[in-house]
Formats: sequence, structure tokens, C-alpha cells
Amino acid sequence: MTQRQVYPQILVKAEGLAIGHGETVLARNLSLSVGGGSGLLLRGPNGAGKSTLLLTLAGLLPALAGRVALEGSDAEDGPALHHCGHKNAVRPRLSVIETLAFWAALNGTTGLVPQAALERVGLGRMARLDAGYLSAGQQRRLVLARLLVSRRPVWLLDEPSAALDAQGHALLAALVDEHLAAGGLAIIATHDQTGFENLSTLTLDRAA
Ligand SMILES: Nc1ncnc2c1ncn2[C@@H]1O[C@H](COP(=O)(O)OP(=O)(O)OP(=O)(O)O)[C@@H](O)[C@H]1O
Repeated sequence: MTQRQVYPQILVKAEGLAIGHGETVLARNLSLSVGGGSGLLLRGPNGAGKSTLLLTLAGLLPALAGRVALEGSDAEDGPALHHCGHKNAVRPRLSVIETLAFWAALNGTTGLVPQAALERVGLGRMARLDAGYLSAGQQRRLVLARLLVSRRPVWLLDEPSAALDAQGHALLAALVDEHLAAGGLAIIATHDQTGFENLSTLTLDRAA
């Protein structure tokens, strides 16, 4: 794949980070540094804190100690990150294409137009269907299409491969590859390493 730098140089850094909920500390002294063009897998058993770490990196949960920094991001370029939770957040009565148009209106149409994003994730023929009728794997593909309609350099993905079939896994790996090749970065919580064997790994231990 051709390496093209289309995002500005960007770095997600955490130092001395403690994560958790209220009084409950799930992990302490976490440090990470992920630059453009790189990906990091978050591994660990159920309840170890992978989703909590992603939410903390996204600024959606406060750090219990330490700090998270996003370097190289210019406010004038718009929001830098996408956080995709493990729920699909699909509105059942909006059509598939309306769903993407809604996200594009919210996040900015800075990437593919919705129909092209649907084609890319294999949902081109489902555009007019109510999103609630999509299968679990198709809904996950729709979430991936959201990443494509609004270009942002930082992807924080929580179990993105859940419910995906083998082709879906390959699609996800290809999208992440392309994103990294374009200078983006991805931090991915997953129990399934398929397609991500070359990414570095941070393992959270429930006992931490
Ligand atoms: N809002 C909350 N308030 C209190 N505890 C919470 C909250 N959200 C999550 N937790 C707890 O934090 C712990 C870590 O949850 P988290 O979802 O981060 O784990 P995970 O590593 O992503 O797990 P899994 O592999 O099952 O997805 C769990 O014990 C969970 O019950």
C-alpha cells in the first residue's frame, strides 16, 4: 500500500494514568504513546478495564490520576477523534443511509459520501432499509462506515470486530491498515487479534 501522509503528525500519550470508576481503580501507572501510522491493541480479560481506558483516552471519563495528551491536533482542523463504543448506537427507524447522513451532519462530511461509505463496508444495497433490520454484523459494518464519512485521525475502537464474519474481519483490518497508512492512529480494545497481528499490544490485568 502506498504510504501517504494526509493527517497532521499526531500523538496520543498517557503517563502515570490510573483508570476506573469512582473509588474503584482498575489499573494504575499506565503509560502509552501512540503516534500517527501506528496502532495499539488493548487486550485483557472481561472487566479488566479496556473500555474504561478507551473512554478515558477519549476524555469521556476522568482520569483518576496522571494525564492524557493529544499532541499535534489543531482545533481548526476540527475534532480529532472517533470513539466507537461496543454498542452500535443505531436508531432502528432511520434508514441505513439516513443513519450515516445523520452522523455526517453531526461529525462533518470530511470523508466519503454516505453511499460510497456504505459500498466500502458492503452495505451498498441496504441503503434504504431501516437500520433496525440490519443483522448484528451489518450494524457493526454501519459503525465502520461512520468512521469513513467523517475523517478523523484518532480511532478509539471498542470491540470493532464483534459479530463480524471472516470477510468483515478482513474489511476491518483493511480499513485500519488504510487509516494507519494515511497517518492516522488506532487504539483497539479486542479479544480477537485476527488481522491485527502486527500491532503492538497493551495487556490490562484485572488484578492490577
Ligand atoms: N459506570 C460504571 N460505574 C461503575 N463501574 C463500572 C462502570 N462502567 C464499567 N464499570 C466496571 O468497570 C469494570 C471494567 O469494565 P470495562 O467495560 O472497562 O472492561 P473491559 O475490559 O472492556 O471488559 P470486556 O472485555 O468485558 O469488554 C467492570 O467491572 C465494570 O463493571
